[in-house]
Amino acid sequence: MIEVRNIIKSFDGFRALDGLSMSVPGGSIYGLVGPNGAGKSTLIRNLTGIYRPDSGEIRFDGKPVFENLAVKSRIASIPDELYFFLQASVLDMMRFYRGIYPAFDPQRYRALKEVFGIRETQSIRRLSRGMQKQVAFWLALCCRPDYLILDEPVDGLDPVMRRQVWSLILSDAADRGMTVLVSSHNLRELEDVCDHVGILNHGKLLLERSLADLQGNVVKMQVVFQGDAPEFPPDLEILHQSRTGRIYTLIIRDTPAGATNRLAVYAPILMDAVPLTLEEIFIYELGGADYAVKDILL
Ligand SMILES: Nc1ncnc2c1ncn2[C@@H]1O[C@H](COP(=O)(O)OP(=O)(O)OP(=O)(O)O)[C@@H](O)[C@H]1O
Repeated sequence: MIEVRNIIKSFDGFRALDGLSMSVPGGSIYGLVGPNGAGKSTLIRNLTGIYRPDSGEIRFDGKPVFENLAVKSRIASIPDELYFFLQASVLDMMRFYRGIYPAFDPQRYRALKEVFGIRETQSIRRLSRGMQKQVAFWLALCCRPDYLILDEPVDGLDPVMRRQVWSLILSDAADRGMTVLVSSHNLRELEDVCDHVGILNHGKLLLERSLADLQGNVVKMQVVFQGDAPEFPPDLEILHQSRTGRIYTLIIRDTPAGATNRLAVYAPILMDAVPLTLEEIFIYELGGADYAVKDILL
């Protein structure tokens, strides 16, 4: 589990992280979403022990990460800007990683060579950006980390390689209980893979939820009543209501079964529960007119 309590990180008086708290459950795949400049990379640099927060605490399974080799050797990270030693080949970098990660798995290295199909004697800096990213995944996955921290990870990968990489990560997470924290601008990118989502803006976490919580508790109902919509009781939590012709679309905070039961008492002519996308849920959840949530997420 990663616990972040109230961290502040400033650059020349500007607070890139402004009292941020978050909690990443062990074994989860946690998506960190936010617009440009929200603080995602700064947070990740604090989480991987590159930066030390001005104040606040970061703990991995209860232990601080900064200057803590024992904790760091359980974390593999792929930053937004990749770093490889000058003129290093994949093989050179593999030897380096093998030296610093006690759980490094040479068999996996050989198995993944087939998956990525990159020559190991090739100088990494001569590879294309997408291929360099593939090398970063190849090496990170061989480290058998307990924590995998990824900053905009699939940027630059083609769609086939994206799927391939995600499938490797997800099977590692399922087999070994690896915890994954992944940042992205794009909620859609994360929707299929994450089980927890946090939304970051202006150096603060606006909200964090499990997907099960989110998707199980908000539903879109499309309903045709016999006449106009009835007056709904105040305890029926309608987050949004719209009408097209005779069809009412109601976004209700309830389970699909609960909302169906509540509306059934009005004997509608037609009623259907439609799943919401993650983006829709966030928009309705955070909804208020003041919040430029759409700008953050879309
Ligand atoms: N080393 C630094 N020195 C000064 N300011 C910095 C530094 N690193 C980050 N910042 C500032 O902190 C804020 C957050 O930057 P950060 O890179 O963490 O955002 P981000 O969410 O990762 O953005 P993006 O999605 O564009 O990569 C920005 O305003 C940025 O200018």
